[in-house]
Amino acid sequence: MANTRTPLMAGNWKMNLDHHQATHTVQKLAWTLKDAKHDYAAVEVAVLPPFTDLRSVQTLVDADKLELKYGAQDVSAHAEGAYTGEISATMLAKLGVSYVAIGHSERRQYHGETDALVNEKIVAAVGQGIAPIVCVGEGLDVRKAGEQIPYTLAQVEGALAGLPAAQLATLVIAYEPVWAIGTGEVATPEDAQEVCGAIRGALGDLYDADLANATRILYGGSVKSSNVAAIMAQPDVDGALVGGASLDPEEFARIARYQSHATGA
Ligand SMILES: O=C[C@H](O)COP(=O)(O)O
Repeated sequence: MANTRTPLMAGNWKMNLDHHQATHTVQKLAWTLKDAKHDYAAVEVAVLPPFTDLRSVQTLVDADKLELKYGAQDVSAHAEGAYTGEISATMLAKLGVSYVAIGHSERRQYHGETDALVNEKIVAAVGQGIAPIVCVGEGLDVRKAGEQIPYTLAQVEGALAGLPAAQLATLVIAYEPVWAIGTGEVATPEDAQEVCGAIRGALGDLYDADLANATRILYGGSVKSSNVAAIMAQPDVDGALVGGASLDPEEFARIARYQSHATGA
């Protein structure tokens, strides 16, 4: 089946850059991509700033009619009410967000997020028309035991449990081996392909070939402009979820422009 998936480069800023810095960073990113005549229809580019930056980013994107997308790093599973500190999918939708990262390993590790909670958050996001970027991936102990595929597929199955294909039309999955996040230890392109391919196979088993073929699977973990082209050359890798390197707008633009590195153009 032909691959019609549009690559997605998503920059997860994590808890970095206040709303003033966000404005500067988005402007610099947009100008750099404009100078390079970036074709957003060929490679989609998104930033995932902290919640407090979203209104500033929305204002800039709307005012300058930028093709850049933006999203959030988390969403509440609850619709509204007495949930101190939570941000609902409805609130995010009002800010025009296109994406939300769900179940990032830092949420799982520091905030006790489970596959069941990830599942509820996916339902909340898609209910408001926001595409979930569902994060999965194994830690170093699991990798050393060679259990990365069963471990990661169990996370995928847990996250999607009970969800019909009709709710998953915008699903994005990000495979992020925890041992490669922020460490400089990038997985080899073959490591990334092995697990991303297994995830696509599992989507085919859980649903059907159409959903598996349409779902974008990103790789995340120490992606930089120097390694992105080799990772993107893998058949089941459809983009990257970039942490640290996305804080530098010129470096993130180079990552988004990986095709020009690959061709030398
Ligand atoms: O969400 C992004 C990932 O955690 C990767 O972060 P990193 O590029 O800093 O390794």
